[in-house]
Amino acid sequence: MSGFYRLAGGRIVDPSCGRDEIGDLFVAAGRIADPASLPQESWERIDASGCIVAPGLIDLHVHLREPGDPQKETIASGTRAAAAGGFTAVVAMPNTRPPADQPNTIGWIRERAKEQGAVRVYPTGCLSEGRKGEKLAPLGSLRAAGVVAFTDDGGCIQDAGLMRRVMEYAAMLGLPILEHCEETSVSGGGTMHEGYWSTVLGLRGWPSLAEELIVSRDILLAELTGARLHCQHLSTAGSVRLVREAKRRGVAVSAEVTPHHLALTDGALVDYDTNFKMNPPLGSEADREALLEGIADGTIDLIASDHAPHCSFEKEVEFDRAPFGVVGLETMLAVSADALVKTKILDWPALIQRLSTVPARILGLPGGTLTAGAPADLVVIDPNLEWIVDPQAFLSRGRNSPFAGWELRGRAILTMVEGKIVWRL
Ligand SMILES: NC(=O)N[C@@H](CC(=O)O)C(=O)O
Repeated sequence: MSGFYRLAGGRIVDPSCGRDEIGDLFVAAGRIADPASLPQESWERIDASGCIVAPGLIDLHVHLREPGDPQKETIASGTRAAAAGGFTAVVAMPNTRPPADQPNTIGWIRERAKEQGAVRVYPTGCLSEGRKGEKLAPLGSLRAAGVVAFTDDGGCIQDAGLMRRVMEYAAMLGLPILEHCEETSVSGGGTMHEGYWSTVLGLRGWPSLAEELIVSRDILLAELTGARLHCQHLSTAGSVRLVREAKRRGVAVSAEVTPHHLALTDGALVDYDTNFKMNPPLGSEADREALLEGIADGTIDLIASDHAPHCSFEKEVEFDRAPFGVVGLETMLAVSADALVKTKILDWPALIQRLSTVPARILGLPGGTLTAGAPADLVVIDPNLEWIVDPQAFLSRGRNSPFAGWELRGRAILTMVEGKIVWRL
């Protein structure tokens, strides 16, 4: 019978209920099933021995580039890359052309995702009209059109008074704000982290202060307004400290970190390779250690890719002129395992929790669980599979990976969305 699967003999890891055992997982008619409900011969057997069977990964930070820039990525190519990376859902950033600041654009994205998406796509809506940071976007209509959060990602509202209003509305509408924390009068013109390496390389520095000023401002505003604040791609030790203190005080704040900020530092820019240029920039070793500590103690809730594809011709220019951004969907799982599991900072169940169960909870999305009756959004991971990153082999249109040539361990070998196989290695 088609659509009835028995994932046999894998290590079933379900952080939503603390399950971690070798066994068989059953999928019927798009849902995690109870095996007692059907006779044995009905199930198509998929061998999962030596593998981890987990809830599908959920990425809260992805640039799918549609509408507007299909030469960089499309909803079709980006979601196929996501499926290959083990993701069953992605949250799409609104810095498209036009920006996702009107309900009809959200409608277009949702329609397109339904037709062409390999995985679930959850759109976000802008905080400000055109992401210009001047006027409120129509937040109520955007919510009605189906956005899961508000963000001006790629940009940041500089005006604290406007940000206060935005937070008041977001709190009233019950949706979180995903904040790209950057004070542009401080970061202005910087292309890499301000420190030893920016001096050595002669590149204009981007001080940590640019991020930390907005993290602290927004924590105060969230406290004042009761809005739910999620700080995107934290990159500095100071930001980790600020979020840690705010959580201790009970402020409704959560945070993410990217795999590249966990694995790399500004020293990687020594060859002026623009595949290491992203926003926020790679920090110092002290920053990286603080981010690892932040993940370990739960200050940083989850890992998100900030998958930001650009065309090769755009990246193959002088460092100052290249756009910010790197791809990450197809390397996130293995790079995170390299930075966190190999180093024994997290074990596999804890890593899966930060890649699936926690992101689902933070945005209130379906998924992140393997309990019977839940939609069969799952991933089979071979934690021992060794592979070499070859950007030319990516399903993403973007080749701008800082991990080209890396020897990694661990890979999604099968991804299923609502019981349908969307990726098989
Ligand atoms: N994260 C990035 O380096 N780039 C993002 C937007 C941005 O945050 O600048 C992009 O859309 O390319």
